[in-house]
Amino acid sequence: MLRRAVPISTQPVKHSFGVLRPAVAPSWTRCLATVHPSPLITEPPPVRGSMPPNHVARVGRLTTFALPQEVVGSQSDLSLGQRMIDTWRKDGIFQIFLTPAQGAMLRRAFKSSKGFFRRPYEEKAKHVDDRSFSGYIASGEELTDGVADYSEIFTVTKDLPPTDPRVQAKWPCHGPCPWPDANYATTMKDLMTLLGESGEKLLKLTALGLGLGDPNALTKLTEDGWHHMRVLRFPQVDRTNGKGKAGRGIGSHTDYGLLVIAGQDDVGGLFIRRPMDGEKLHNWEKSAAGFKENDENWTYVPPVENTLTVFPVCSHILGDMMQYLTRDHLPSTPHKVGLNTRERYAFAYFHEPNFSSVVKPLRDYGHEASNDKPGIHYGTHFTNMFMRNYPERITAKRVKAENRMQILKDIANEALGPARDAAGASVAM
Ligand SMILES: O=C(O)CCC(=O)C(=O)O
Ligand SMILES: [Fe+2]
Repeated sequence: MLRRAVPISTQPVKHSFGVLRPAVAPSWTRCLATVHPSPLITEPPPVRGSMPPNHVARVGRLTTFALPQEVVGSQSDLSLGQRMIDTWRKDGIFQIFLTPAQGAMLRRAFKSSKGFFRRPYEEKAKHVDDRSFSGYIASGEELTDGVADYSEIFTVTKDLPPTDPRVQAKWPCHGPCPWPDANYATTMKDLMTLLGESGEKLLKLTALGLGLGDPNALTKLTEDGWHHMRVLRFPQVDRTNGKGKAGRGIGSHTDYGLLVIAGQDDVGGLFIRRPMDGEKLHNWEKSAAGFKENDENWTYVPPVENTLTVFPVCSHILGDMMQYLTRDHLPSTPHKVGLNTRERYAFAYFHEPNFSSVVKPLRDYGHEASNDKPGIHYGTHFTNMFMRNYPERITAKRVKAENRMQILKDIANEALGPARDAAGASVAM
């Protein structure tokens, strides 16, 4: 089987500082080279960095795909889509090679990110907005499962001027992005555009791989999508401010939308949980935050270098809406971040449905949506998650002070139509 060509190694190991367990089993390396030559699956590049200390996990060796220039619905698109689905169902994650343009862009973005995070706290802290959740999040400000994360973040959501009708109508989460400077803004927006192109291709391949026939069956959801990105920095494990839990960068969680495209530097810190029997999380109904954070069934995602362009490749995981849409066929991937012996920089780009869209489960993965579930108003799910993660942020306080959740309820009710009282539309407050 093709998808067994690049397995995740199965042996849990306890790591000590700076030691990386060899992740490649020689037997399947041979198998990859001799049995499955394919222009779309390439031998993975060498791993870099080392696993964060005091974490127990398998070391992943991820399947690596190269995306075509364009997805047109050809036989090779179909077979790539099927292999992607197989890999997600087995591993919960895969990698794609960056295009040279993405590689160059990512390198510029890492430089900008470092430049911003190295500024004094007082200066960074000015870049917040009380209408959108865009902007600076200090280390220790974000909560996952009620515990402070050590991640330091600049969040980018849709950058909307005050004149936008949704901002005027006080839709929660809608407002400008408080950029630190024009150069940073251009760099991050350009990066999002490039990652978004991959997101659209991946959704088209996913639609084909699910057997939907029409490559555009899923991209209909992402017209004017609520794509957003987190620019992340993690402190060195012994240089934290003491607000969180030792060694924990971000607690275990799932992300909210369709796809997560993540890029990391050469330090290492990301862990994912492979789909496992009996672990069907429904984060839109009951929080998946903190799920099995401390057990041993995690897979470390080592940074790898793109052998063609000498840049890191991006890893891809699934969000809550993809799980809901596919009736658990493609479960949202739980993941967490550990702190390492060096500070770490990363990007997490979220390819999302339109804020106002109602996501409905696919009927047997066929075109038509089923009527047995009311659907989820994506903007409600997103807002609920951000209200939970940043209860003390000025944005959350303004949402409460101006009762913007009622505005959201009205928007969701209109989008959901007759099914509006169903649980999927509920606004948690
Ligand atoms: O740091 C990473 O690699 C992933 C971060 C993450 O999970 C997130 O921002 O939601
Ligand atoms: Fe995440």
